[in-house]
Amino acid sequence: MVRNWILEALCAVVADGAYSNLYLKKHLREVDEKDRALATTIFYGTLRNYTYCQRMWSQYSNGNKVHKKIRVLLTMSVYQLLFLEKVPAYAVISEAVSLAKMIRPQAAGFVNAILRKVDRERKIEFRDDVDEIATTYSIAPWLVKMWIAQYGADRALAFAKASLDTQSLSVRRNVMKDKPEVDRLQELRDPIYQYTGNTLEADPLYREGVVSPQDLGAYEIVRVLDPKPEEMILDVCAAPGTKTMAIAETMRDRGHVVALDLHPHRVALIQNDIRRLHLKNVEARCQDATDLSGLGLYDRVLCDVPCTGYGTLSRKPDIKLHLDPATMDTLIPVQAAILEQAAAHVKPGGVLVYSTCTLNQKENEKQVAKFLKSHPAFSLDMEKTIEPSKTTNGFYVAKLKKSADDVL
Ligand SMILES: C[S@@+](CC[C@H](N)C(=O)[O-])C[C@H]1O[C@@H](n2cnc3c(N)ncnc32)[C@H](O)[C@@H]1O
Repeated sequence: MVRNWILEALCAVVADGAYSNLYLKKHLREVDEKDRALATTIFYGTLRNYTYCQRMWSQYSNGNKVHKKIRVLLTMSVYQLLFLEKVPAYAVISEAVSLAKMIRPQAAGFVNAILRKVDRERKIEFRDDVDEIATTYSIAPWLVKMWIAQYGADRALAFAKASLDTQSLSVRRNVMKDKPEVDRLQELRDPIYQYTGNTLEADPLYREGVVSPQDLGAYEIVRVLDPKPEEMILDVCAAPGTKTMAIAETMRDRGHVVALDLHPHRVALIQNDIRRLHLKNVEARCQDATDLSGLGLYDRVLCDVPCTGYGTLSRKPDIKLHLDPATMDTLIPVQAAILEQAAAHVKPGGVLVYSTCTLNQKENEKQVAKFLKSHPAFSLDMEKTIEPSKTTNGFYVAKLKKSADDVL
């Protein structure tokens, strides 16, 4: 029964902290092929709208203590009642009651009554504007307030809305391949385009290294870095390697790219892609970027630091479930230490690019401004926020240039 599978999948993410994308990658094959699209829609839709759906039913629970699996069941059932037009309400409620009977028979009547009430009323009384945005888009109120303070009310609302988008998948055409089957793709001037196939990983074009998944905004960061063939490039936080591979292809497998990451299992992901793409100019190594002593000097250094990921909420909706300001407090000093170390390996006249996939000026503009204040050899060439939308995650990128006459 597909809804039982969805319930187990949601419990794994909500209660056990599994990553939504990794869970689906591993377990979606357990679902009948004909039900996979529906299972994915309910799984991601519930995660993206979790707070909203939970608030919708819990306002009628009269303070009753509700078993944790029944809570998830109610939340996913409310998602279906409110967002899935093709599934009739009676079917959603009767499936939920059947599941409740299996999990906790004494809760079946409660589940039935609550879902009927939600289906009739379909409304929430909001306390104020922040509560309305936070609840409607399932974002923590502190993050909504922070976005309003940093970016203004209109952009904060746009960021929150974008967190509910279902994003299309884009791919990067390998500019080095000139096989007949890619002639059509080469007619497209831009190497990045929307993927229209079913499963990218099963696509021969992917397996043969002709195309690779790449977010539009992530590719924009590679354009800002602007690597040239024959150059020496350092990518200090590189895994899984999507930008590294775009850099190496742009360089037409010439020059040299050193790709580092802290975690061995993530370095293995970079190595897998080096093999799939048959690249010779990339070397992947496990190294902590807060200590880069012993490395030489590079023409361009990319610092794509670990961050809070607030620009990726629609693709990784589980981040919404665990939003905690303490996360940024831990990450900000690590980002500063990585930037400091990376800067020491930029040649005089070279380029340093700092990027994140988050929407938080403390990790972005302020981090770069603080760095520039204490590093007079660097100047800001450009910085921009790439706003999240149906076609891209949100990113921040800053390009810094090192003075050519910096004393070594
Ligand atoms: C934003 S992700 C990088 C994404 C990658 N550049 C890409 O485009 O595919 C940040 C990466 O930093 C790595 N990381 C975290 N702390 C690190 C450290 N101290 N040194 C090096 N890498 C680190 C994480 O393992 C993660 O893979």
